[in-house]
Amino acid sequence: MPSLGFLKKKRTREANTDPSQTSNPTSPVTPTAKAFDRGSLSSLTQSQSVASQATTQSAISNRPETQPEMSHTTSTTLPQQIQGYPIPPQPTPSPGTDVKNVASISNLINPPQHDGPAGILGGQLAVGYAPSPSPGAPGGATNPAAAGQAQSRPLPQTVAVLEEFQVPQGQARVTKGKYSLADFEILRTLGTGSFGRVHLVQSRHNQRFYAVKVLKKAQVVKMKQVEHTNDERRMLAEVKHPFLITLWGTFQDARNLYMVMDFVEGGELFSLLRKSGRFPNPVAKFYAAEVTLALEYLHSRNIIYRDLKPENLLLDRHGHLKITDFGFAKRVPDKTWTLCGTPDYLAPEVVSNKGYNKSVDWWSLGILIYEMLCGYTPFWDGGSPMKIYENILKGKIKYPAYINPDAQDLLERLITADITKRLGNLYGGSDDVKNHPWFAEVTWDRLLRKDIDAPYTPPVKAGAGDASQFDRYPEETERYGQTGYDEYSQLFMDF
Ligand SMILES: Nc1ncnc2c1ncn2[C@@H]1O[C@H](COP(=O)(O)OP(=O)(O)OP(=O)(O)O)[C@@H](O)[C@H]1O
Repeated sequence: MPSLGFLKKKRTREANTDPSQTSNPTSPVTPTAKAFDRGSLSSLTQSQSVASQATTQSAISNRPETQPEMSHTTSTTLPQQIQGYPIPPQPTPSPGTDVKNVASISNLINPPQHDGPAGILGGQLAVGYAPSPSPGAPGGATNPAAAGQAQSRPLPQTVAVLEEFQVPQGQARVTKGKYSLADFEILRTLGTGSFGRVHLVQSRHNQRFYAVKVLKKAQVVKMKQVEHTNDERRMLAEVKHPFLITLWGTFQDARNLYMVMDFVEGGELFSLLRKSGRFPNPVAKFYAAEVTLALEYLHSRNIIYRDLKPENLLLDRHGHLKITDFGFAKRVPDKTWTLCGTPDYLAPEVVSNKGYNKSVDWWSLGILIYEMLCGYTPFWDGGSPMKIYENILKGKIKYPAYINPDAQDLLERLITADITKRLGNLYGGSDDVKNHPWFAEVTWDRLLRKDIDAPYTPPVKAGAGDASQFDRYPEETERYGQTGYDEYSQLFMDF
């Protein structure tokens, strides 16, 4: 059992443009890596992320279907839905823990059926889903064959019901030029990252609350993350899904890039997990199932996420997940070689600098499920990131006796080095994961509709800019909105 040190600290990630330096467990620490506070090799106690190169995709823009004013938070205040749920023994007592707030999930996994045999989604299910081709795939955006793997296997039902969440491929929301700094009052910091921070903001027009990620251009350039940052904007503008963060707009000034997103009020799953120690089997299953749907959606659009971890999973006011931080998301129809992610979560083919595909996300899902069930990641042992890499390559995992047998079976199939055997990467694709016995009780279409109550409802005042679930950070001292010469103006044309 890892020491408490593991449990407390957030993992950040790291970028390094030279894959050979970061992929080799015995690589020396580079000055670049040290300077990069997504987690320098020297300062991390547990893990960091690594990133190397990214290919640039051409920008794709279109009108958004909905304006933020129309679709953002409502003022409805939800009743707290906290009924107490037995939490397994914690690795260590955690003062101030609110584990009792983890709600009953008696009907969570197997909710009562209150509609007809076809279910609430019968109509949409019949519609079917024709995967759109990737604009980046050979054959171009109008060639269905370009969708690759997705064509060759049965279409997942939950993708079929996603029609209303689809941003047509080859089209993305217009994010540029819709807003400026003057549209928002900047409030407290919600989180900090490698190049800047995320602020709670309030729209001066509709008084609603949003989150704005502010990235310092100089820092992005210094850390050679220009393409990843442009990819982040592009990928976020292209996706629309219940469990993915919504990007409403982007803008920039001479110093900074700004990304306007929904404010996800419930805080990070990371915080809840650390307070809880570990999650009961059904609670882990609930969050894992929502992540599975999000990955299925991303992969159906040939997007690899590449940075799955509890720190990047936010809870909305109802307790449903929103995946945030698309800093490493990328359209990859086939293989890529970019070394990026967070060490604990890296698949062995990434660590060993081999080409890899979407299946790295299924590996990471396995790590996430393990961490939720155990409270620590399987390859962490208190050592350096290099030690983690060694452990990943060795591939030995200890499964505590309390792990549910079905869960262990799923983990063994996800956290498997041989990608020809890794669940999610086989002929059945994401359906193989969803059809695994551990998920047997999950009604996927209802889950997608958020028609299943979450196990934990964050204690927030909805729609009121309540940031009580987020840690406090020292505030930015530099003034935003500076004008003048912008030496990086050519690098971020899409913002
Ligand atoms: N839409 C949002 N609503 C509420 N909080 C958010 C939102 N987006 C991000 N945050 C908070 O800000 C933190 C940092 O955001 P994010 O991970 O996107 O930044 P980053 O610079 O990419 O970070 P890192 O370098 O650690 O990956 C998140 O962990 C979360 O706590």
